[in-house]
Amino acid sequence: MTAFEEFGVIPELGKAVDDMEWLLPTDVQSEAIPLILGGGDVLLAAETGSGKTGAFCIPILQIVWETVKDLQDGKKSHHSHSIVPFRMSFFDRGNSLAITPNGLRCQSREQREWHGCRSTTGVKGNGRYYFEATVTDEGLCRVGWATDKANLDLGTDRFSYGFGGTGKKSNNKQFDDYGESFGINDVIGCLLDLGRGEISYTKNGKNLGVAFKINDQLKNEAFYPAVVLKNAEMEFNFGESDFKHKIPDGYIALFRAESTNVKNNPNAQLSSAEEMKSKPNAPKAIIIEPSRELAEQTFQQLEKFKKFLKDPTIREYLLIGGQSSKEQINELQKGVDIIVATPGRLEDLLSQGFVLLTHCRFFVLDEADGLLKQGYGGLIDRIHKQIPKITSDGNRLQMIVCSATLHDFDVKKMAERLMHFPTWVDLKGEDAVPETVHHCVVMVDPQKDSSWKNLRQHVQTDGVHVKDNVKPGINSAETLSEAVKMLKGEYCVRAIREHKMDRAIIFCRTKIDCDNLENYLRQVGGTEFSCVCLHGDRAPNERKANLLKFKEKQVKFLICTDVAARGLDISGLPFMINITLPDEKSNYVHRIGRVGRAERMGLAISLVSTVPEKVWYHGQWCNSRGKNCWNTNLVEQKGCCMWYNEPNYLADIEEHLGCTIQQVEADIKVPLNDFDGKVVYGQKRANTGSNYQDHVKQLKPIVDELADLELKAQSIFMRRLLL
Ligand SMILES: Nc1ncnc2c1ncn2[C@@H]1O[C@H](COP(=O)(O)OP(=O)(O)OP(=O)(O)O)[C@@H](O)[C@H]1O
Repeated sequence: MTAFEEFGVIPELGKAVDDMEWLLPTDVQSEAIPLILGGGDVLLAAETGSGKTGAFCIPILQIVWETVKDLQDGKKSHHSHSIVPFRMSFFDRGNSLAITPNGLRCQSREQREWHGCRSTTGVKGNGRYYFEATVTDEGLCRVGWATDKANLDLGTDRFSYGFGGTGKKSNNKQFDDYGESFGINDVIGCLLDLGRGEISYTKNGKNLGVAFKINDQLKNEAFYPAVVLKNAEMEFNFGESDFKHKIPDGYIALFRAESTNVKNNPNAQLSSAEEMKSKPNAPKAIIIEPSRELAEQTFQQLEKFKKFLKDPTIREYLLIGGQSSKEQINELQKGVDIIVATPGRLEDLLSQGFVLLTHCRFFVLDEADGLLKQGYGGLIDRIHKQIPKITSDGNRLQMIVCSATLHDFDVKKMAERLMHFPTWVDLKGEDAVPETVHHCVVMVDPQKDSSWKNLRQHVQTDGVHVKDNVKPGINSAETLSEAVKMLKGEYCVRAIREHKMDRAIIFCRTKIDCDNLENYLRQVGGTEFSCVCLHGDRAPNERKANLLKFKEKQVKFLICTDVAARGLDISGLPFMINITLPDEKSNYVHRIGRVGRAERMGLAISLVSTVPEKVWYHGQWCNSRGKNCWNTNLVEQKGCCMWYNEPNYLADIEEHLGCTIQQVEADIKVPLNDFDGKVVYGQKRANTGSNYQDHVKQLKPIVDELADLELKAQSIFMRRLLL
């Protein structure tokens, strides 16, 4: 048995994971996999590189595969209940009401709205019928009888009659005192006398008297057991098993009704086999990723995990922008089980009906805080609203939300709004940097370091100061700002040389900064500094090719904007450089988390200007959003520039992480002693696991005591046996 199988993972997936040399689940995986397999909503808040992708992909694949397999094998178990007499119907119910597979227990966790349900079959004629409903979880509930014309909110129109926990009976929205209130563990007997046209109730065996005279116009109608719940749960017994209380004289169990008097609920029969068989373009899981690269990466992981999932095979599909939607629509029509998508294209195809949500039972938001910050909150709400909360085979929608920086107000609000009693898998309780990442800052001070005054060549700057009179000798804020830009190019080269970096990811603030640095590194180092860019202005194919070149070590450096900050997994990457700190503090954690993944060590160096730096800031007011925009006025003057105060950003990041980030000198020598002296960046820590002997010493007295206690317990037990 593989280690993953011990957590409930099926052998087909366990073997695939084993083949990837994942011998043990990571901490987040061992917590999350059983939770997701068990049907829960989960918030995964573990640090970068801790294996969150596997933590949700593996259980989702498992459940989707099992669902598709059941359908293929003809195990339409849930479906068949829709034609089994006297079950609560999976189809004639409100969309937030869950029903157990045996069709005998209903639950709604919706706090604000009522959700109701009717049974698969009802009775007509002149007989007298009885069933019991027990409150199994406190909340608001009403139970009784309804015709098939009634709405599901029992007792609010003239076609249904209900008795509620607050001690009120209701028909046609008229609520009157009746009997007494009831709550958890109370058993309500529901009596229907069709001959006399009367409905009565019992509570724990006590008859509460006639509640309703059935309206004459409904005399020839069939009546169905019905319930409506608000954050409550009820269990039903139609007479298939023993009743808790004696059936009142003259009544029979509903289940024993003469077949000629039993009528199928027409609303429940909508559930034809056709409905169970999902349309080809109705996936069972939707995973949303904030960037194309990340969507592609998650998609590739799914492909690896599903390697041994045969008969049926799982059809995953990558739905991202920058590709022909016509082709995507054709592919979706061929059939899809899991969609990995970027938000824009997904919404496009959803709104045109090319992706159906009818059978979706997993809704995953990877890098959820990032999605919200990019303004996709509304879209997430809209999609969530369209997904049925219970699938047609009776399973509840599961929502999984993931990020290394989930401790964010908006995420918590969203979880409250959309998730169903979610469990936090949160090993640290706050946003944290993995121990495998060494991170430090280098202050770039153009007043102390005047080398910029005599540079023979330097990185092309972003042009915000073209209209300013900046040159050595003019001691203005603009000159210092320009100086910082030049110095940062030099410090970057120095960092590369000092640490003999042969692989690093370098983050710049803007696309133009990326392009300029790319040119400069080529100019300074030629093939020694081979590099490529990844940012939003590069064509999709170039982005893809560049990332591949970097992953396959054909080039040494990947220069990118924050599009690559989150999630990208480049195995064994030893170094990253921040040319400028990110505008968004949570992105610091994500950027530096590109190194120090999967237990390998990594070094992250951030260059921080001591003086204000004027930078581009193209907001919504900028027509071209930066393309060929040369408006160097400040935002306050309707321009596209701002003064960037990096020490403030640094302070924000430090406050967020609750630590002071180590500063190193301008020579960028990182004193290894401050860490543990044995680090080779890009490799696993050399000295892990070597101190087990100390552990043994520490644990010995406790283990001895335990052994002693065990012995005593066993002796007592043996003595008792002999007595
Ligand atoms: N159980 C495991 N054993 C060994 N390696 C693993 C295991 N789980 C994940 N990995 C590896 O760890 C790396 C990081 O995993 P993953 O990309 O899922 O991290 P993450 O938590 O999503 O990080 P981020 O927050 O940056 O997105 C990947 O290279 C993955 O292959």
